Amino acid sequence: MSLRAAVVTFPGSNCDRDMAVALESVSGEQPIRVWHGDSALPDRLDFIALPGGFSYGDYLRSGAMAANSPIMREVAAAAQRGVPVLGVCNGFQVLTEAGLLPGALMRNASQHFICRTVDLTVENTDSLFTRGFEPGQRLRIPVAHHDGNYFADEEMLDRLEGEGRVAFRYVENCNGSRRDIAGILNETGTVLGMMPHPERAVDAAHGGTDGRLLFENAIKGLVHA
Ligand SMILES: NC(=O)CC[C@H](N)C(=O)O
Repeated sequence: MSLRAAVVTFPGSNCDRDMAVALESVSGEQPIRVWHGDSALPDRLDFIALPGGFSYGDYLRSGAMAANSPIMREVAAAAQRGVPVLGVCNGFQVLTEAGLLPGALMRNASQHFICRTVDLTVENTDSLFTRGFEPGQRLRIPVAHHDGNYFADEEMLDRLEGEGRVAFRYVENCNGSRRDIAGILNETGTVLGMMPHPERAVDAAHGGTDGRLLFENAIKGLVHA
């Protein structure tokens, strides 16, 4: 069984190693590390991860500059072909800025950086990433961000909910996100953006392993002989 995964690193990413370790610990395979300036992705990829951090120092807007980096053209093309993409925290910000997911991540309503473990509910149980969960299942996963306040207009929010594309909600809204949204899917359910960090909850030593479930879900459907 093998999984060909890539972890994209931008200048200022700081969760790329954690993401690579999480993927390796669940799949048994070391992911390929890809740099923001690369103009091609490795071939035959099964999975692409955009990690958290402060790409390009969060200048302009979080994720805005990374969204225009050479590798993101390739990530967009791969997503279009159906390659699963997971964007966590800054990765979620990059996905919205790149137009691969709708809406935007604005400054937290409190204006403060938030770093703590939060409770989530699983809202979608049909996608590659979420199909192993029970509807409404509670997960405890850390957040660490200053721009996690999910915004989309009412029409888009209704559409996301109507199409079952809200993946996770906060039990207690920690950042002002519209409709308590913590993570959303694209139309085909193959691109997931989420503010909480599942890669920080894959080992009991982290204080919990709820993040591991997400990687196990996703990877179960992707490994091949
Ligand atoms: N942990 C992260 O990915 C931080 C994301 C982003 N730079 C923010 O603070 O909002």
